[in-house]
Amino acid sequence: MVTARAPATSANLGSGFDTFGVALSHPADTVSVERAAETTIEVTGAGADFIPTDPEKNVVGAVADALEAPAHIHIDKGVRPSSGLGSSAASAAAAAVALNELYDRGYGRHDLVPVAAEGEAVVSGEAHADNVAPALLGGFTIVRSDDGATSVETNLSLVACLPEVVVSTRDARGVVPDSVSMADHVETVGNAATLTAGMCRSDPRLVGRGLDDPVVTPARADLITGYAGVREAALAAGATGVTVSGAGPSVLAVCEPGRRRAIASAMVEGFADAGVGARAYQTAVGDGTRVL
Ligand SMILES: Nc1ncnc2c1ncn2[C@@H]1O[C@H](COP(=O)(O)OP(=O)(O)O)[C@@H](O)[C@H]1O
Ligand SMILES: N[C@@H](CCOP(=O)(O)O)C(=O)O
Repeated sequence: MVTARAPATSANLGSGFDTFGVALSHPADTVSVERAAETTIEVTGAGADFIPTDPEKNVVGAVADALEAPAHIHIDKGVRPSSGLGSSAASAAAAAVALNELYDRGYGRHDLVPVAAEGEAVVSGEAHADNVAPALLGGFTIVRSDDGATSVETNLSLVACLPEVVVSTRDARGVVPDSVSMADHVETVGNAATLTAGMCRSDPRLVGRGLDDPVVTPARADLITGYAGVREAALAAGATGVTVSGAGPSVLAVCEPGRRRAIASAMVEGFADAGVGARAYQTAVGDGTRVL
């Protein structure tokens, strides 16, 4: 048996739609695999009742197919599904690493990015890699359709606040505008470049400024009850920037070390003011998938 732990991730980071992502130090999924004649799946943990065990419908089934590595796969969910925290990607990344080792396939981490992305296609309709890349590689990652993924180590404090509402990635992709104005394009490039410089310098002020996004985030914020109040509360508590995590409903705040506790409380209270229960993870940019 081989067991791997893969972290939650936060994709987009505002200005990097379908491009940027970070690995979170926690929460995480744990996946154990054993050789079998055909793939079977068992799921326990957070939101397990909402996750299919049919290999055609679970991301790990697609990963096992892509690696030609049939197995009994046990997924212990630490990352709630439809959270905006890369729940499906955590399972896909952990399964890719564990099956690669179980069957001695010899793929490197970068080779496994498109393999794990095949799993994402099962749930969102597209093999987007902005969650599986940071889940596999760790740190801050940039994915390009023609060029794989680039990863940068960074040291950054984060709060991810998960409300008790569900936003499916598939639905949230439906509200993304088809086109952008030149003014919004110029602003987005400036923000994305600022964010990248901030990641390279582990500078929460630059990263926070670079989270701003005039295009995708405003459209998606409407899907998250209480978003505007939660954002204001986090900024008032010291966050250097706030955005929707992935496709939502989680909200991500960047901050200086030492501010996480106050920001986490403010965000949970912000959701409570809108009548929505929530929990906050005081977390940080962390490592990628590891074999346990
Ligand atoms: N192993 C898995 N882990 C989590 N969700 C899965 C898995 N396999 C299939 N799914 C389905 O994927 C959807 C959640 O994925 P997604 O919307 O990408 O979540 P997140 O926003 O946390 O990344 C749910 O419909 C869930 O049933
Ligand atoms: N780029 C994708 C990221 C989805 O992330 P998830 O964690 O919500 O699955 C998108 O924005 O659709």
